Amino acid sequence: MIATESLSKRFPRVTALDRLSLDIGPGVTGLVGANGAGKSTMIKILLGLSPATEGHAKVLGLDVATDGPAIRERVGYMPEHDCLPPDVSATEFVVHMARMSGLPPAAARERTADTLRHVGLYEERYRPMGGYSTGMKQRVKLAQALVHDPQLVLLDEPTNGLDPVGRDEMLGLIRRVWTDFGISVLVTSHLLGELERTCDHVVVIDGGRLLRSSSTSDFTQTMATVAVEVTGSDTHPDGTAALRAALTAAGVALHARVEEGLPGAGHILLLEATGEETYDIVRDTVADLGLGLVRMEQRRHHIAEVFRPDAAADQPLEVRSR
Ligand SMILES: Nc1ncnc2c1ncn2[C@@H]1O[C@H](COP(=O)(O)OP(=O)(O)OP(=O)(O)O)[C@@H](O)[C@H]1O
Repeated sequence: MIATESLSKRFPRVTALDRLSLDIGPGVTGLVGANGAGKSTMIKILLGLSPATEGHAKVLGLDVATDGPAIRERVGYMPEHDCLPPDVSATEFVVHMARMSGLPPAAARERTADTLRHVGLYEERYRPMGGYSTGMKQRVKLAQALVHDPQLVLLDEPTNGLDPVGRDEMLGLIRRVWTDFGISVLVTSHLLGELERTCDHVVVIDGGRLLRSSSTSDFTQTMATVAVEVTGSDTHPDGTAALRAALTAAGVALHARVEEGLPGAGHILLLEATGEETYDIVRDTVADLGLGLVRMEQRRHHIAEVFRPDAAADQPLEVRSR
């Protein structure tokens, strides 16, 4: 889908991308980096909107230096910043974008209705967008990226400004762009944790340089910390201690430290998941002991962990806690 070779972008005072070589296949790929890491610059180069200073890049086999218009016909783009005209409705806007992409009027209207339904905008789609919430605006931006049925969409920080519920909904929609429609996705974020659940592959950049590019399962296998909280039972009044003993016996790696649960409740155990089977072991062990499972959640990783993998290994408790 995307291949870059020694791709660089140098501004007079800043190197935004520094010899980045990547090979991104079909599916959902996350491009993760702190603010200023070079994510938006990369997207603009891939769309053929901004020339690279050095190196090469191909999108869908097309050269970004010479085939920009052909790339933009086949690729959808969701920009990071608010760019919606306030006085037109979502329907009018998305039809306009579909027409700009070359769809005839009837097809543009039909595709607009389908796409707005897909992103979860119903009656509101006839209202001026100036009155929309951030979540609704993000959905319109996603819809206009999809309306011409592209092979690939580039989504720049689609969860920006959303509350946790809105973020989860947006991530679900993004996942379905691939699973339901077969459209590949490159999505940027500054949070590795949120992309882990959505992406098949994650690319991490820092200061324009490639830090890591690997499948999400590789990330989670090496870096998944899971928090588990249980209630006690008559047989096991200290449920946390009973669970710790049983999980240790089952070979699960537990952190020595525990976190405090809610007032009056027990402690929260932290453990390292090596794969899906760890979750099954925890669930079965809790059931076997007759304890109540209050929570079992994967801890969000901050991008800093990837910047300092050695530190993360040495001090998992500090670096990995939320
Ligand atoms: N047109 C420009 N002129 C000069 N410097 C630029 C320009 N565009 C981007 N930069 C710089 O290049 C670096 C990378 O910027 P970029 O916008 O790609 O980062 P980002 O990872 O997308 O971060 P953010 O999410 O904050 O936009 C930053 O230091 C930025 O200041």
